[in-house]
Amino acid sequence: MTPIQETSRAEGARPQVREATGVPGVPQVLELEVGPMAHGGHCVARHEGRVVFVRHAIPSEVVRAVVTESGEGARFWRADTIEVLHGSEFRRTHQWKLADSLRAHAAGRLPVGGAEYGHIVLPHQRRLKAQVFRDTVARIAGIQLDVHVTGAPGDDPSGLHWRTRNAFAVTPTGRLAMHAHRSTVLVPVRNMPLGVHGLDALKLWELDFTGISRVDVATPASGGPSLVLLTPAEGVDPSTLGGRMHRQTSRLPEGTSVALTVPGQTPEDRPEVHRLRGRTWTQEEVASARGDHHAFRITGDGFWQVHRSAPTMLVDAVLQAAALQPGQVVADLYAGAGLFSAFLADAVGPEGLVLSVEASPGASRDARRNLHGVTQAAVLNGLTDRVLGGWLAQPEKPVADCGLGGRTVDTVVLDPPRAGAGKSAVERIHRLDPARIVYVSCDPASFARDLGLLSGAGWAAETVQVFDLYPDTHHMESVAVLTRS
Ligand SMILES: C[S@@+](CC[C@H](N)C(=O)[O-])C[C@H]1O[C@@H](n2cnc3c(N)ncnc32)[C@H](O)[C@@H]1O
Repeated sequence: MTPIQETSRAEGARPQVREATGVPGVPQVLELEVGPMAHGGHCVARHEGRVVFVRHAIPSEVVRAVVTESGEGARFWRADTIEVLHGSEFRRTHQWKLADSLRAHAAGRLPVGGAEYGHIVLPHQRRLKAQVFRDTVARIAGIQLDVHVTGAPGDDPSGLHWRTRNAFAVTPTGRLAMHAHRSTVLVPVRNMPLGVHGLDALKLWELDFTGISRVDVATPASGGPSLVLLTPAEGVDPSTLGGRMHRQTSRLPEGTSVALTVPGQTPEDRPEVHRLRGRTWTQEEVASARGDHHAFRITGDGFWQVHRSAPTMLVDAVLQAAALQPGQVVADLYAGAGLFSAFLADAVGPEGLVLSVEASPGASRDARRNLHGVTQAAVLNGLTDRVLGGWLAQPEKPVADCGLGGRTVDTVVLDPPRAGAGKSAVERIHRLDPARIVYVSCDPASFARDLGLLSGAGWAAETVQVFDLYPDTHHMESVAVLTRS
């Protein structure tokens, strides 16, 4: 085992880290010269030839970092910065005490995850995200892209108060908590500074959630009633929770909805959402730069873009990227509750067709409601890959029967989850032979992999925009237009 220095601070503080050395209770501290930021929210450093992924640092800094994951044979170690010996000019005091690695470790606990860029001034967060995006695409796809990162208009320079969707864990004594990064350690919370102000107004930290394992909160950007969704802890009969949770949540501001997720009869059944007060869904309002406006219903914890400005920014970027003409056919893959589909339908008009493909039955139900009366939009519930396979095998099958109705697809819009679309779906999109692909991504690595596959099939990125829709975190969103090279 490599010799590692210990600081007196680490000795005294006894952080709750995983054992780095095999010596129980002895955290180990490295002095590291910090290299570039990598995808995933950590910088790359080296200790005696071994790669160490250091969180809460900034490239060019010299820090002391406590090892949080290691092993003699491990390819790399992970570490948290606990002291800055030579600080970057772009460092600031972390805006959220519980997520601040320096203060957390000094107090003998782990920082909560989810704000790992909070110690970096916002303009530099964006420069680092642009560098990570460029490096990731070059490394995985072998493609050089020149990108810069744009923030959302009106964002607070602190990077706080943007999340309309927040999830919390619950301590065994019923207090709201969050997990430390890559850890089962729960940190009780009394605020969530990344959340929109409406979240604070709920004062959820004052309630007793005994018997609940997870609390999901949707706080609509347009200011409508919030929905608090409670998931019972394992082994707790949901029917024993209703009365107590109803009483507890009576302290919430008037109009707040509360619902309980109830597991289905068999493990294959999807959980049901049971109303305790108010309704089981929230409503979001979105207006595009073109002047179109739509309202969306999202049931339970159904997917909705997290940043309060993300729906509008992404709709505008997708509409611009798709450059649709009236009468055209567009496939909106991974369509969720129909956010893009509604605006794409406006763009193609009544003679056009929007095929809104989504795997989650609940999201597809919402999409059907949200697109009700839009005759040029069809909601197809199913896995993208399978739906594409069906279109390719039987292009004449009626749209009402999940087919293409004999039409050809002019544009594919896809917005997959973090894992990306993958080889099979990408190959099928290529075989569908659209004139243009608009790829919306929340993960540079899976985007780079899919871009590499498409590039091998003759596609090239015409434009790529990167948006900072997750300030104070390492996440980013991109919208790329691909055409045949
Ligand atoms: C990033 S969200 C995008 C949703 C929508 N575009 C929006 O902006 O609101 C990804 C969506 O893909 C859905 N999904 C995940 N895997 C899928 C698959 N294999 N086929 C179709 N949809 C899938 C998820 O349920 C989720 O609604």
